[in-house]
Amino acid sequence: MPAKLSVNLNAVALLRNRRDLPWPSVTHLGRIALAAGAHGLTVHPRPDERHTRNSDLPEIRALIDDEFPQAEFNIEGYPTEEFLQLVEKNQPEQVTLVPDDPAQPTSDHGWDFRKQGAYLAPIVKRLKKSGFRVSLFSDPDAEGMRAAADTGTDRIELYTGPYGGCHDDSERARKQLDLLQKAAEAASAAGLDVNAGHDLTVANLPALMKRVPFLAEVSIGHGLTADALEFGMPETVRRFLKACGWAGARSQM
Ligand SMILES: CC(=O)[C@@H](O)[C@H](O)COP(=O)(O)O
Ligand SMILES: NCC(=O)COP(=O)(O)O
Repeated sequence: MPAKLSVNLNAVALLRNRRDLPWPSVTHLGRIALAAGAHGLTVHPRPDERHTRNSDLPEIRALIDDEFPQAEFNIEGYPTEEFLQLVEKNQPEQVTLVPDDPAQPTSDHGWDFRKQGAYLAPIVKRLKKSGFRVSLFSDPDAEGMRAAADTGTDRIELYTGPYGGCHDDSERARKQLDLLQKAAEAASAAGLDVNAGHDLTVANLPALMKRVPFLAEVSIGHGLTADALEFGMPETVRRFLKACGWAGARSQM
């Protein structure tokens, strides 16, 4: 089965936050994405709420529960106590822990599992006890995957930012794909399922899918929102599903 597509709504929220007005509606754009066949919605709330606001989360939870019960809600973020309580309040299907500092403009690296595994293990345990699938944001470092599995996580999410940054350089992109493939294979050998995300596009997804055909999920926001401005959200979701390998216009949930 091709990778499932989770649409990250942070960029829609960023646009909404330019004015003290409720549009574009984050929840409604999420509804359009799910109606077009996306498998889930992702948000990455940050402490300053510059992207999704904490108040968006119950609305997205209700949207999925009421209208798209087979879809998944993925909440990403740095595991402060405040974040963990936000997650527990909004009951996502998946939590992705990301080592981003509040001052960082965006996520730009994964966890160092050998150094931070002992810190992560009790957090992973707490989240799994509440019934959430846990995924840990990860650099494409094959050597670190055994230590990642030792945290008790279900999945890792491969950070694909450096791959996305090679859009104009196919030789560098090939080297990044080598790293991503090796890390994904090592994670899988360690018993982990593998997600991927950051700066994925219709153009760069097919080569990634070819190298890592067992990817479970991709979460995509920036490139997908840029395309939605050009093609509209439903057509954009269909284009990304096709790039993931889903035949025809719609995915099967
Ligand atoms: C973990 C990850 O790569 C995404 O959540 C990303 O951080 C979203 O980025 P923005 O919030 O900067 O759109
Ligand atoms: N987990 C990655 C994600 O949700 C989206 O990142 P981007 O496509 O906005 O770079």
